[in-house]
Amino acid sequence: MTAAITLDHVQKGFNGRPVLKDVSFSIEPGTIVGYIGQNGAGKSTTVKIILGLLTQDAGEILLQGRAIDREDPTYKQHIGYVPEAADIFDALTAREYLTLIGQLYGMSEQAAGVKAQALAEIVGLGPAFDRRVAAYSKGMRQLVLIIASLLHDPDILFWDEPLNGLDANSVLVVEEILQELRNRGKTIFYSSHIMDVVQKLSDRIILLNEGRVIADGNFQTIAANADTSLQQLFNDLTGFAEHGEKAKQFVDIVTEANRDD
Ligand SMILES: Nc1ncnc2c1ncn2[C@@H]1O[C@H](COP(=O)(O)OP(=O)(O)OP(=O)(O)O)[C@@H](O)[C@H]1O
Repeated sequence: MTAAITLDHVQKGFNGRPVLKDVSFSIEPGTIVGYIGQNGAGKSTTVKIILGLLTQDAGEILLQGRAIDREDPTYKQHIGYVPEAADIFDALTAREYLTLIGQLYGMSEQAAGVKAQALAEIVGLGPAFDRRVAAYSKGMRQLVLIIASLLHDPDILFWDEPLNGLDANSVLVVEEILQELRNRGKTIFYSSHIMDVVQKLSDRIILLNEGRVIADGNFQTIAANADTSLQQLFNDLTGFAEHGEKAKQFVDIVTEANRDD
């Protein structure tokens, strides 16, 4: 079976500082992959390189077995993307925004509008559909972005913190949507800092640390023993054992008398 996403020895640095030192993995279609790592590890950078928004310094990327041709953006028809920062046009209503996105993916205005509205109603955005996005809450914006990433029925989804700002009910619905998409053969590559969600949802977990993949597999495979949680494993593998001490130092400074008193 042709892999959905392949990265082969990808490297990327900024201003001479390496961020991705050597990243390789190959992902089968129909897989939910949780891509995790500390703040600044390079998760968003990886996704932006795969999407062609950044260029790698070295290494190769294949989507559905084909190298990305930046001159020919038709590969983007197969990709859906939820960015980390919700960059949506506040002046537009959800209907206008989603219709525009659908048209950018080659759908007719009519088809995009009908599909977007049907999806919006299911996730509870129906009453707000003709309101400007400027008046939306954080979670409502996130739902708009999720719909925008799916309108053209892509094969591969890249979701950066997809549950950002969602309430507990919406989290459950979106988790189920992810699994349903996977069951229909879609590949979902997402990053999240919510370790219990990643542990529960992912068929495969890839942990990026200091520019390299240091763990890759399903949770049972990468867990050192059956009693550990992904949170604990993450702390162990990234060499972090001082959260209590850091918190204490932080609050000591918050609560100490001002030095110039
Ligand atoms: N355009 C850029 N120019 C310079 N440095 C950048 C640029 N984009 C990212 N970086 C740096 O690359 C590193 C990785 O950033 P990236 O956003 O990929 O991390 P991340 O793993 O997604 O982090 P987070 O979990 O905080 O979202 C960081 O040190 C960041 O400052």
